[in-house]
Amino acid sequence: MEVIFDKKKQTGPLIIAGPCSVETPDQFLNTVSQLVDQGIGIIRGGIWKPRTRPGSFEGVGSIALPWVQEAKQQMDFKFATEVASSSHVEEALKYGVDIFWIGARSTVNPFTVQEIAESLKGTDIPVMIKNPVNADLSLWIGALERIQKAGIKDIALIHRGFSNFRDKVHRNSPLWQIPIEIQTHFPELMMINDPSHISGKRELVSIIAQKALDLNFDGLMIESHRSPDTAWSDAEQQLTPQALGHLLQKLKTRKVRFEDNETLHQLEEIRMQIDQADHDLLESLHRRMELVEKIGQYKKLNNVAVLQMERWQAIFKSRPEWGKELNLNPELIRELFSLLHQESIRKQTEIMDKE
Ligand SMILES: O=C(O)C(=O)C[C@]1(C(=O)O)C=C[C@@H](O)C=C1
Repeated sequence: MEVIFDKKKQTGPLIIAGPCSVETPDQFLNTVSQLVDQGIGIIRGGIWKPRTRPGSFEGVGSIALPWVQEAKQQMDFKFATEVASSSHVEEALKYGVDIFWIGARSTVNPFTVQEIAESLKGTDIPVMIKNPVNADLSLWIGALERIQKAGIKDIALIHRGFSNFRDKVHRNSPLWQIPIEIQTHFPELMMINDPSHISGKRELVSIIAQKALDLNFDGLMIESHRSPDTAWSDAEQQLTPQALGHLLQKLKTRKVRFEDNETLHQLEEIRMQIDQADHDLLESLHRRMELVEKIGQYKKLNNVAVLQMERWQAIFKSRPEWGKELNLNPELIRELFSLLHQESIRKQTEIMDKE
């Protein structure tokens, strides 16, 4: 079987687009034909839709599989859908679905992922694994490992954002540091961004998509429907195929690295200066920790409590102000000093508790 998620062979971002849900034969056929005209080769479409609240549209189910099969006889595209159980896997395989994805509500549940993994054994179908709904890197890694253990090799990860309580901007908070971190563990896997689910509204899709490309993501999965406002699910975040085409044209792709020798040389110089600056920073930290230890000894000798609230409050107020004068983000300085203070307390408690 042709490998879909081959990072080494990829020249530009891999684009996957299609309706949130397959609704009717006509809606699917019409949307797909417009997308294929826009040059889209991989179509997404939900058939089974696990929804947060009951009563919302939960997908038309297996009756959509023959519609997809028929559309594939008329047009050249690969079809991807979400599977959430072994029966979904079996049925979708029977109808020649080309790519599966495991949704964010399944990735959180090792039982579900294991059930899907078992039913994938012996197949070589490409699988995409969405991040879990909650910001838990190990659950995402765990799901990936279960699918890998089932013998699946053609795998990509999808960043669709994380549930949140009060993020007013996004439907799902992007927390970009999480997809970046998982890539440090699995650099060979393609990372696909889903700006539709992160933004929740069509006006924001291009901004998130551009940010993903700026961060060197390998692909985008974007929801597109022939008439988004009448869509049976996710109406606010879908784009018409034309709007999608326009968005893709406007996106700027970035090069992975510098190519020009002169710039490369300058980059090397600056990176050496950064190495030196980091070294100085670590030496300052070392000096700070030695002083903290010294105070720890005095506290032990004089039987004084580790936490000194007044002093800590003064530090917590003054350091962001000092930072601001140096053009440093006060939020960064607050976080940094919070971490440093935790470490001081840990170290001094260790000194106190030592016999
Ligand atoms: O000033 C102290 O008493 C310290 O031990 C140093 C320090 C710090 O890290 O700066 C550590 C713990 C205290 O709560 C306050 C400040």
